[in-house]
Amino acid sequence: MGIGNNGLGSPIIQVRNLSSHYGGRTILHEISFDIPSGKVTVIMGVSGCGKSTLLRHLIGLKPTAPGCLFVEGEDAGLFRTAQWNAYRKRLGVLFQGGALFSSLSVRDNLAVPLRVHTRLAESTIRIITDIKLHQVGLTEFGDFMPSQLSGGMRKRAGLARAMVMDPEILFVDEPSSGLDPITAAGLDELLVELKHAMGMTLVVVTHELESAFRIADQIVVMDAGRILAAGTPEAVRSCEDIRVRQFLERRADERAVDQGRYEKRLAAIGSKKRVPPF
Ligand SMILES: Nc1ncnc2c1ncn2[C@@H]1O[C@H](COP(=O)(O)OP(=O)(O)OP(=O)(O)O)[C@@H](O)[C@H]1O
Repeated sequence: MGIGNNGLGSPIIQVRNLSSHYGGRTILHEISFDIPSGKVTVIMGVSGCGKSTLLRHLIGLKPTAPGCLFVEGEDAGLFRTAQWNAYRKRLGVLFQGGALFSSLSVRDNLAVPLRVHTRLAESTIRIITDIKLHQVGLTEFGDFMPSQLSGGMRKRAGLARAMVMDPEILFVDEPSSGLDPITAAGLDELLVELKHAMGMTLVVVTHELESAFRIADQIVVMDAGRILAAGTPEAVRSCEDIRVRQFLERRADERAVDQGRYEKRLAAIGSKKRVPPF
């Protein structure tokens, strides 16, 4: 499958022949793809295929060899500390758990990056946090503690905090994890709205096929540390590579199983009655 520009516009990040190791074990095998500017790139693949490891390279948490990662054409493998710091200031990251500070109100959670990285007056911080809370639909919840929020609201609050410094590139790890399908779909919509409203580049790591096709401009399918396919959702959907087909269809099969039928089957297997088909 075509790797490179894919007609999605100019890349803000380019990954070239990136390999990654933990001890003697190779986790990523010479992977290459582009992250187009102002678009949503979704990185997907089964558990353990190396998505989080790739994310760690992209955000500079794991060192990258020269010639393997380029930010606007600059070789990140040659970045000095000051350049990494400058790059990280352009990023927002929403980790899987949302990672809100439980002892701080939602508003104070949002204020943390502003208090740490800027010298803004408290009155300005208040205005910025109010805008971000509004953007994620939590206007009324600034004074709540994280424990008083639902899972979906906590994700939204985490998202607001990840965006509070107006990042150019937002990395989101498993946005749907732990959410019911309706809440997950709402969060997907919010991500797409934010991309349009703020012109951000989004990189989303997910297992969720449905979510990936809902939000992606580009999908990168990984398997065992390699890229099986990278392209528009349409290109990935029509990809004939057998492993891509297996990945897409196995997930589709899982979704197609009706819960009631599944439970009846389980009961029948247990009672030795005739087992109904799915
Ligand atoms: N710190 C580490 N030390 C050693 N091995 C690691 C470490 N982190 C991850 N691995 C291994 O690297 C491989 C890829 O892990 P990674 O977390 O990148 O996969 P993933 O696709 O993000 O999985 P998941 O979807 O379950 O989060 C796995 O076999 C994992 O056991």
